[in-house]
Amino acid sequence: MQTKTMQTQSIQSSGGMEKELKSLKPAQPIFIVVGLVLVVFAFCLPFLLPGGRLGNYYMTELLRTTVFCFATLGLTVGMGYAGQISLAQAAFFGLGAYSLASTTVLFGLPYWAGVVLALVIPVVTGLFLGAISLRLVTHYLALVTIGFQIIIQLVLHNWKGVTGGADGLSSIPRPFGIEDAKWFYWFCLAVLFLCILFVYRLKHSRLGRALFALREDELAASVAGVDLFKTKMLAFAICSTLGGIGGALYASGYGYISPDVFIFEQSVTFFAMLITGGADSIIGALVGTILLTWLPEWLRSFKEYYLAIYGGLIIVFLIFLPNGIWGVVSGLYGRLIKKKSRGGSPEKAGAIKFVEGKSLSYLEQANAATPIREDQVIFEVKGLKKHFGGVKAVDGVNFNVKKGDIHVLIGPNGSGKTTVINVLSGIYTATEGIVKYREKEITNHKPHLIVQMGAARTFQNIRLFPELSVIDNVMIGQHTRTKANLFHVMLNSRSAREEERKIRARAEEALAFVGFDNYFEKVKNLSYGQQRLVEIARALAAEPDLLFLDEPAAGMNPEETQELIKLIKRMNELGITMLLIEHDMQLVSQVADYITVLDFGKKISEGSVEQVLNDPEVIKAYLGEEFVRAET
Ligand SMILES: Nc1ncnc2c1ncn2[C@@H]1O[C@H](COP(=O)(O)OP(=O)(O)OP(=O)(O)O)[C@@H](O)[C@H]1O
Repeated sequence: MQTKTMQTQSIQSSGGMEKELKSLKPAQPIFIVVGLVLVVFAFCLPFLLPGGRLGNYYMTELLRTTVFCFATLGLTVGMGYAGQISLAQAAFFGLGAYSLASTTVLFGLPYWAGVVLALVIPVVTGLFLGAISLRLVTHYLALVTIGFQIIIQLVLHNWKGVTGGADGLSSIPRPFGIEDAKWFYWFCLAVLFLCILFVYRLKHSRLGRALFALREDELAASVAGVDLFKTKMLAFAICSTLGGIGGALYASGYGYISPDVFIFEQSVTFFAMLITGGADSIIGALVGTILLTWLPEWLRSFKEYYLAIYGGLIIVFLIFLPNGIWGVVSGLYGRLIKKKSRGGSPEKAGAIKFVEGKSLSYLEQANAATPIREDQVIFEVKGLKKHFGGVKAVDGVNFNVKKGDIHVLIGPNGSGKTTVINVLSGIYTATEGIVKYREKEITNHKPHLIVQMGAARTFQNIRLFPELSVIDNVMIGQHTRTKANLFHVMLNSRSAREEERKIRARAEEALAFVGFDNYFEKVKNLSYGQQRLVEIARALAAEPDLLFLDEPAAGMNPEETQELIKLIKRMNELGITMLLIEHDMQLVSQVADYITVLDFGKKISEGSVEQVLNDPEVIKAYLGEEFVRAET
């Protein structure tokens, strides 16, 4: 008989919630000022350059710097945000350049038709590269992109009918009305400004957070609801598009292109520009591009040594400034701000503190709409097997989880509990068996689809996004509940802004519910217990009706465990069903409605706390006689 009723506490009005909203990032007016000064300075540069032939030379260099900024901006998204290493940016740059040049010079198409192709061809090629390298990470991905770069180089050299071969293509037009060098430079600046605005908006959108989640931890991202395939493709598409735009503008600006510009060395230079400036920052990409474009010019007076000095400086930057120049500047600024706002004593990550009385209005509302039916089964596991070669980690397990229950899986180490949850949450594919969630078969569904249906999880060894702030970590949990797409982000539409406010309000509510308010601290600086809370808050932000908690009390002291018990009960009172793995029998006996016991991958017992704790087979396999004596 289902005895639980949901506590219906007062539901905050959305207006009330909005009033409580705090800003996502501390306002950093100095960066806006720096940005504006740079824009004005860049605009005025043609007037500041020396005249005569030298003026033309500087103008050309200025244009080169500007178009290179597109390529590094693309890498900011692909590598800095999404962590997808690419050593093929010069290839995309070349594809943009040749798409425009070939269509206008060789095939006589209008300029803007060439521009469209210069957008489409790099995107399609980028998506192709993304699709074939989907499962690859770090050096493997880097190797594939190098291979791709070399293929494009060969194509540019040898497909003479379309590329002009080693001679290249000349007389590439500029857009009508802006043929003059100064005007074309300003045109490039305007396009660059729009691209920067887009990349900035992307960073602060649900898509941007998904990219960062992908970079930080793919597995955690997928169980937080991020579709890894779509997100990687998005990263590759944006990276290659921006490279392509830069290439098209380069071709127009110079009027002549040949394959030797779009070579592997140039891809490495783009890579170095990004790393030197700061990989995940827009300003960093710009600073790195400006520095490494002009540095060879400034070092030319050192004659034959200049290349060695140039290379040496890059190595020094990479070794001593791993976050790039802008990483150092913003880090120093951040520390200064922290000191000022906290009277010189930065808040230390300390013991966890739970806050009672807070509610989760969005979950109360959702769950109030679906009242619990008597004995309703929410989750069914039938004949589940998961074998790793000869290891039968799970071997024909059956159990049902009733709606509203706290169902606990116990068993000795290595009995297959985590493997069961990994299969149920989509991380492992089942060797055999059926899993049904709300009467729908979900066996071997991808993790993000299972979260979308309403089943979120936490990990035994906590999997968060360490370089991101607490609030960003939790906001990622809302990914499957929201839908702003690339166009909404680009246009900064009203619906996208409203959705972003909602995401933040819910993330703040989830954090308040678990008793955490240090929003802007990077997760890597938190204590273990605090990270556990943030992980639970991220799962709550996914608006679950079922939670898988894998050993939530692991690493907690007895006081913290008592607080955790209260938290588990409060989540359950919100209507959340739970499937919990736990070794702490104090916790289990205080929260469990039903227990399933595993041993060597098989179910050996199930029932109420009393039934299971008195089952001789469970005592023999898991609890031991000492436990029974201590309990009686
Ligand atoms: N990815 C894997 N590859 C190979 N073997 C695995 C893998 N994951 C788990 N196993 C094996 O499956 C068995 C069950 O492991 P599992 O982690 O599910 O046990 P558990 O009951 O959760 O243990 P614990 O309580 O220590 O967390 C173990 O023998 C383990 O070594």
